[in-house]
Amino acid sequence: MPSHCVVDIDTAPFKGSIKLNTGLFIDGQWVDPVDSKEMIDVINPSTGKTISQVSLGSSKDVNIAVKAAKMAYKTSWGLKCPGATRGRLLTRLADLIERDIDEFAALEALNAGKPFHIAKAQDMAGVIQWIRYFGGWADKIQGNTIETSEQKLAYTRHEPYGVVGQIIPWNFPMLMLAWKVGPALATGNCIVFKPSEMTPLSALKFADLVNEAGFPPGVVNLVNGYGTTVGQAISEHMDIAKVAFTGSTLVGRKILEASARTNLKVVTLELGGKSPTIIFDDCNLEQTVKWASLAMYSNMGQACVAGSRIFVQEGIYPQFMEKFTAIVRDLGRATGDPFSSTTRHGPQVSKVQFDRIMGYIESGKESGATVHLGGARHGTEGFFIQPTIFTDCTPDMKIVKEEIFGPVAAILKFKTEEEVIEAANATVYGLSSCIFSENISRALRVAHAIESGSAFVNSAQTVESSVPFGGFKQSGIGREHGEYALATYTQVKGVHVNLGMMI
Ligand SMILES: NC(=O)C1=CN([C@@H]2O[C@H](COP(=O)(O)OP(=O)(O)OC[C@H]3O[C@@H](n4cnc5c(N)ncnc54)[C@H](O)[C@@H]3O)[C@@H](O)[C@H]2O)C=CC1
Ligand code: BAL
Repeated sequence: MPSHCVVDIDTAPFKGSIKLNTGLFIDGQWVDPVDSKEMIDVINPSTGKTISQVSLGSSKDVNIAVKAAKMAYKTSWGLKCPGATRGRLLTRLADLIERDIDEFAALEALNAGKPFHIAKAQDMAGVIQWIRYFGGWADKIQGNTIETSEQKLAYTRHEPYGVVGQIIPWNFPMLMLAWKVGPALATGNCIVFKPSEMTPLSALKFADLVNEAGFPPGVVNLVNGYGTTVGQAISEHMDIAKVAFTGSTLVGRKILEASARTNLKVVTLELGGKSPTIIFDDCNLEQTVKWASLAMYSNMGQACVAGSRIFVQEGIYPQFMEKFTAIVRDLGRATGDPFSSTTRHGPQVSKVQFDRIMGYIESGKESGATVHLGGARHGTEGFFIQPTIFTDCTPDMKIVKEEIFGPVAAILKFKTEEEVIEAANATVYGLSSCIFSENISRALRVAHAIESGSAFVNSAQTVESSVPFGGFKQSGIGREHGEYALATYTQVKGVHVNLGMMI
């Protein structure tokens, strides 16, 4: 029998034992990797200690999973399965996730360090919403008829790709999975997905619910493993027609290269960011400081949309700094055990990420920026970092140019609208932006001028399942969410029907 583990959690918001299969989920069954007994330790970032171990797959396991997915696509899914049935299954899956929401939130808290109440109210609520939303689309995938001549009927069909690969990151293990699985299944594709090797636990539970919901075997397959083995095998596979990836720009490039080297599979990428938060003198300051803090520090700064360059107009700078500092100091006081109801700031996901962020903090200090708040680890165990604010930042500093992916804000002062637009756009990234001004004409003018795939006016990070999300510039290719996501999981066929043309 393939391996499994029992995760015991005894905390105020969650008490219980969660049984997880720790093998690979292929063709509707839990199996061991074909030729490796190697396991990977799954770490609790709050303590640095091992929670359990999961199996490590290889390219051979990816091959088996793709075969199962191809067979399912031909026999029981894709064009063989009515959209209404796909929608019903997705809706049932969402219901099951909702039934087990506490278990999922507990696994996200334990394995990813998210505060339990936030994992439940935001991450998992989002997962359920996204899967339901795409369940609703499944029987509404439509083409068009196109006027040509009386003697011809021309129309389009939006057909699935067949087998798609999905490579999931660790910052939102379940939410990023839902963003990808929802539209892929709604449009009739079969999936081979790889969770992050750092945060696989919630995905293991998810796979069990796929079976319980009644999806035909092979429609959803999970292969745990490292990026350089399983991730690369997915990217290079000749029978995978599309890959969706969220993660670093470095790996995004590798996936594109793998596609170019192999079968020219379609690649959608959701990559890094260095998003600007722009605060004008005429903002609603009380609201703005709260949104700016959320934009920067939610999920411990481990968000691709993190508003990590905060541009403040000079007239409001002192008042902004006073209130913003107070809010971030409060967040610092709410740092700690993800299972405590008062915690709002947990650990970074791993020792590697912790070290990387501390390296950026050192670089900020060395380059002449001032640590206005934080700037050090929190506590003595686990991977906690204090919410940090740097002032006296200049555009050439690494902390201003590079994605830190941690709780580290760089504050920059500006004078004019023209100046801030130019400075905000001076980055290779273009994922998101936040603009704060009570002058709506100005706010919209700036939102339109910033080179980013999303712009939030007087708010931050309020993504919606129905509104497209993705990057300009080096922040990505393609869009997730809404009808735009359906387009990235279907290929359009033009059908020409002769109604009387003679030759
Ligand atoms: N856009 C986002 O939401 C995310 C951005 N990042 C950025 O990336 C930085 C580094 O984090 P990492 O964990 O190293 O990210 P990563 O890009 O290496 O990891 C993301 C996923 O890609 C997989 N992967 C790694 N190498 C691969 C390869 N050669 N082929 C296919 N898949 C591969 C990983 O196993 C994981 O599932 C972070 O500091 C952050 O700046 C990381 C995670 C999410
Ligand atoms: N990667 C999409 C969600 C986020 O990181 O903000």
